[in-house]
Amino acid sequence: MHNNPSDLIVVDQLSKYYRVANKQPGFKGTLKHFFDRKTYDVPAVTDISFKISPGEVVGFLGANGAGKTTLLKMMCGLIHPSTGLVDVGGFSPQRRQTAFLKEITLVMGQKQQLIWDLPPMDSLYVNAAVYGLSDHEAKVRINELAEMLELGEELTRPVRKLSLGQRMKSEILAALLHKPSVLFLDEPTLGLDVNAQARVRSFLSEYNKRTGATILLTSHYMADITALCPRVICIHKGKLFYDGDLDSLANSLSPSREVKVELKNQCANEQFEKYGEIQDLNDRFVCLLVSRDKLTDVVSNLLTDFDIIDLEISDPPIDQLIGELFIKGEVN
Ligand SMILES: Nc1ncnc2c1ncn2[C@@H]1O[C@H](COP(=O)(O)OP(=O)(O)OP(=O)(O)O)[C@@H](O)[C@H]1O
Repeated sequence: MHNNPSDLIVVDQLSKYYRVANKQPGFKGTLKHFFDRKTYDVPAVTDISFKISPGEVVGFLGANGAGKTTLLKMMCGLIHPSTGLVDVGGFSPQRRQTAFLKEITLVMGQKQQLIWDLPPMDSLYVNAAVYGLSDHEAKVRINELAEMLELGEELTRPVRKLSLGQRMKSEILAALLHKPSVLFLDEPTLGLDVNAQARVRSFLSEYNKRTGATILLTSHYMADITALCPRVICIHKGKLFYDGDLDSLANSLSPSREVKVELKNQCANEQFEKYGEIQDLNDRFVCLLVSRDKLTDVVSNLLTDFDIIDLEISDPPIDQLIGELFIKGEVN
C-alpha cells in the first residue's frame, strides 16, 4: 500500500487471531490441559485496510464481537497484529515509543484510569507529572478542558461520589491532558443518560474543531455516530464491509426508500400492497418501502389512484437500517 503524506493513519491488510486454550471444564480438564495443551485461534480482525487523514472524525460500526475494540487496540499498540501493518503518524504503534504515546490517547467507556477514592484533580496532577507538564501548564490545561466539559467543583470530590456522566467527563479530561492529536474512543458514552451523552458529543465536536485532533470512535448509540462522524467504517465478523460517508451508507444498506402518504380518506391495507412493502398503516397515514428503481412509477400511480393531501419521500432511518443489520447479523 502506497503511503500518501496526507495519510495520518494507514492500516494495511491487518489481521488479528486470538489464541485460546481448548480446556475441558473441571479439575480433570485442567490436569489434562497441563500435560497436553491444546489451543485454537479465534479470528477477531481479518484483512482490514483503510487510511485516515489528519482531523477526520471516523466512526467504527459493528455488532458485538465484530472486532472494533481489537482494531482500536492494535492502532494504539496495546496488542500486536497477527499479520499486516499499522502506521499512526509515522509510528509503529506496537513499539510504544514515548513520542507516539504523547500523540495518542485511548478512552474506554467500560474502563477507568482515575483512582476511585481520590478526587479527579489529584489523579490529574499525577498524570500531568507523568507527561512532564509543569504545575502551571497542568493548571492552565485543566482549566481549559474543565470549562469545555462543564466540570467545576466535581473535580475535587472523590471519584466514587460522582455521577457516571461526571466521571466520564473527568476520564476524558484526564485522557486529554497531554494534548494528544489522535483520540481513540471506545464507547465513550456507554451507559450515560441522553443529556450526558449529548454533552460528551458536543465536547468532542468542539475539541475536534478547536484543535484539529483526529478522532476514531466506536459507539452503539447511532446518535453519537450521526452527530460526530461524517465517515464510517463498518465491520462485520472481523471484516470491513463499508468505508465511506454516512449519508451513502443508507444507499448501500437499503435499496429502498420510504414513501409516507397522508390520505384524504381512510383506505384498506390491501389497496397498498401492490405499491410496496407496508411499513405502517394508521388511519389516513401510510408508510411504504419502495425499491428505488420503481420509485417514480409508484409515486405517480399513488397520486393518480388516491386523494392525497401530503407525500414525503425519505431514506429509511439509518439507525433502523443498522439495527436490522446487527440483529440479522448478516450483510448482503
Ligand atoms: N483477549 C481475547 N481472547 C480471545 N478472544 C478475544 C479476546 N478479545 C476479543 N476476543 C474475541 O474477538 C472477537 C472481537 O472482539 P472485540 O472485542 O474486538 O469486538 P467488538 O466489536 O469491540 O465488540 P463489542 O461491541 O461487544 O465491544 C470476539 O469474537 C471476541 O470474543
